[in-house]
Amino acid sequence: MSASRNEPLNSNPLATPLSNLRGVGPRIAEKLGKLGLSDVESVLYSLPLRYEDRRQIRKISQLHDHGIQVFSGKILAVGESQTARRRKKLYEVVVSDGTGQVSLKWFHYRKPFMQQRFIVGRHAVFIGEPKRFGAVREVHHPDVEFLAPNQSTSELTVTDPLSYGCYLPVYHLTEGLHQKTARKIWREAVERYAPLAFSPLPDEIRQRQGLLPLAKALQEAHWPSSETSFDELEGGTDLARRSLVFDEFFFLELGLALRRQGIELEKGFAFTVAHKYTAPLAKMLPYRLTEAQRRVLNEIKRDMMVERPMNRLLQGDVGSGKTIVALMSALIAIENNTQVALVAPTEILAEQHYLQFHPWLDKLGLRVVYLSGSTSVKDKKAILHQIAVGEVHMVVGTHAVLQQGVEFHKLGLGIIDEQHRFGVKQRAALRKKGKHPDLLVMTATPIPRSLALTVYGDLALSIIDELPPGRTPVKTLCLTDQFRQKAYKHIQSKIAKGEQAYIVYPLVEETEKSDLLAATEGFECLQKDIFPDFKLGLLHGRLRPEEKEQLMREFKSGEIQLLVSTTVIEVGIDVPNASVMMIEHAERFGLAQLHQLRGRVGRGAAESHCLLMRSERCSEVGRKRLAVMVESNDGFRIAEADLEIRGPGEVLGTKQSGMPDFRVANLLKDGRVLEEARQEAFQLVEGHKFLDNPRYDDLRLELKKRWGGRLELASLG
Ligand SMILES: Nc1ncnc2c1ncn2[C@@H]1O[C@H](COP(=O)(O)OP(=O)(O)OP(=O)(O)O)[C@@H](O)[C@H]1O
Repeated sequence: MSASRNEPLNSNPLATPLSNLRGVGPRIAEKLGKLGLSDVESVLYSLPLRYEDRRQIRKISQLHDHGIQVFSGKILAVGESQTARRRKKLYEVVVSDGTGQVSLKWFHYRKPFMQQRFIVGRHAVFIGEPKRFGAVREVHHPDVEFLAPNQSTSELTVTDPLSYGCYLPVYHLTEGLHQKTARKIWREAVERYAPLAFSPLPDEIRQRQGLLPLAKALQEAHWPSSETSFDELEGGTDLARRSLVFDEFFFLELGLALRRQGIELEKGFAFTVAHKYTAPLAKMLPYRLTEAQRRVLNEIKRDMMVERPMNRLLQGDVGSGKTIVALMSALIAIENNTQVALVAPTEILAEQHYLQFHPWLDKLGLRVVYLSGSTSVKDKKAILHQIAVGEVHMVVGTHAVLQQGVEFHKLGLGIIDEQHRFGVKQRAALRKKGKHPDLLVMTATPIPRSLALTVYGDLALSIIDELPPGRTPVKTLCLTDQFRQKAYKHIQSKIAKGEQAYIVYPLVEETEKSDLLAATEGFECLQKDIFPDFKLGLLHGRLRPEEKEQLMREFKSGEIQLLVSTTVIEVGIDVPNASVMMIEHAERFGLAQLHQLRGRVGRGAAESHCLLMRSERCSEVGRKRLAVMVESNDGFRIAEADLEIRGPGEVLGTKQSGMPDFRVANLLKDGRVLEEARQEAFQLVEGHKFLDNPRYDDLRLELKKRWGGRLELASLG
């Protein structure tokens, strides 16, 4: 086994400063720092961007015109000359290996330096891209490795890992750091430190999956052995990389498996389903549940009926009707004399859920309260008391519900309307509010499977894959200013027909103030100059909760015809009569966010439009992203595109989700390895409760080191 077995288990021999590498002084260390590299371990895990195939040293007669090649030869002639047409100076060196001749040319050079290096009769290895010009083969600005004075090319059998005879890594650089220097640094890191790398991934799994030990994988990932095929290297599917990716995914999935096991082994509530409240609620609804809603509700019911606490993710595209499923689940918990908490990411959304549930629960004789950061101290005190003594059946609120001091009499079900804003910590906090309550997490934007398996990998999954009937897909147009007046006319005609509209402003700069300013100015101008005959409302994050509530009520009732808003309406607002949304500076939004926003329209029977206004100067990438929105209404397609364009950290908001970007793995490319690693990890945990066997001490320790804090792994101690 590796060298680290002799070290104390918690010491990491790779976490050593960059200055321990030969050739890395303060200047180079600073450059490496710019690449995000802070210690030797980070250097080792920063894999090459690509590889140059310099395995074969060719005869000059075998050279071709496609790509970088390596050849050797003896210098026959040297000297300055001029280019034929432009009469620019150049330095020329003619070499031969007995099978042919090549002319090497430099157009930027220092003559004394060239004279000193290139001496007739010397042997060297040359690396460059040969091109044929008539009968002559030329190579411009080749790399040159001189052989020892007494060594001739015929004796050339050795390889030089920094220049030829092997695959050569090409690293990501920064200004002032050259490829050659980079290779030297990485080579030193790989030679001295990679052998110390150790992963306690069980041998039987490594063998079953045909993986390399970590040390070997790191070595191979930087300097692949000559047998590896170039196609695999280019495609990133080679064994070394796969081994590293597997290792990375395995520990995450192991953590998720342990967390799931930890919850499954708890003794929760075994509810009975008596339909005491759910049946009357179903009668009150103006619609029948869709097939998908019923299926998902049954999955939830099954979970709730067993003693093992539910730990389920409810996923569904915008407007698919998750809320009613959540409320039905809540009623089951209430029927069983327990309380329910529903936590939403913003006040507006929490309020909306509260306002929606209130009349129904009232009719059922049940008490629901609203709790947020802006609940007054006096009200809060009374509410907290009522929750604690069990007078309240359901609490709807923001993260204020998770804070200390909120004590439940008997919490049976926690629901988090997550919308990508909460993370594992919040889920754990909600769970701690009761004695092993059931947990239902709702998320609106569909997430690609690979992300779901990581971020929500410990949850069982229910998907509402059907929209309520009668919806017409939203038509999306991307417009520049030149069509602005037309767009306004369209909105006017919609409102004149009795429908409603939104106009949304983005965060202009990273401050709420300017955000508000743009919306305020826009609002005044729209009311005065564009829509003087209609009633407009302005909604933004700085309004007091009562003001927001009032505004939303007026919009819902149709009194306000056009709602001008900052992005606070992004999540969950549900006004089916609204049929057009105009989004200013649409290029500044993320795709998932745009999809969420657009989901506010198209919720009723009227044909709906989403008008994405973009500036003329919008970048190419921006245009591409908006094109995805125009083409597709499918949340999954949009989520994939978002992941591709912005990367997982951004898509999820790394901070909130607790998920870092992976060091080597790529969620888009490595989905298969993820599934394999997940299967192995879950299987291992299934067979060994909490990995309690001392045989797995290393594994537990490593897991704690990598993921313990972020995954809230209580079972690791
Ligand atoms: N089965 C159904 N038939 C008809 N309308 C429905 C049905 N289920 C829900 N609705 C209505 O569809 C609209 C969207 O439902 P809901 O707000 O629950 O969606 P959601 O999945 O939470 O979406 P979002 O993520 O956008 O908030 C609401 O107006 C709701 O009343």
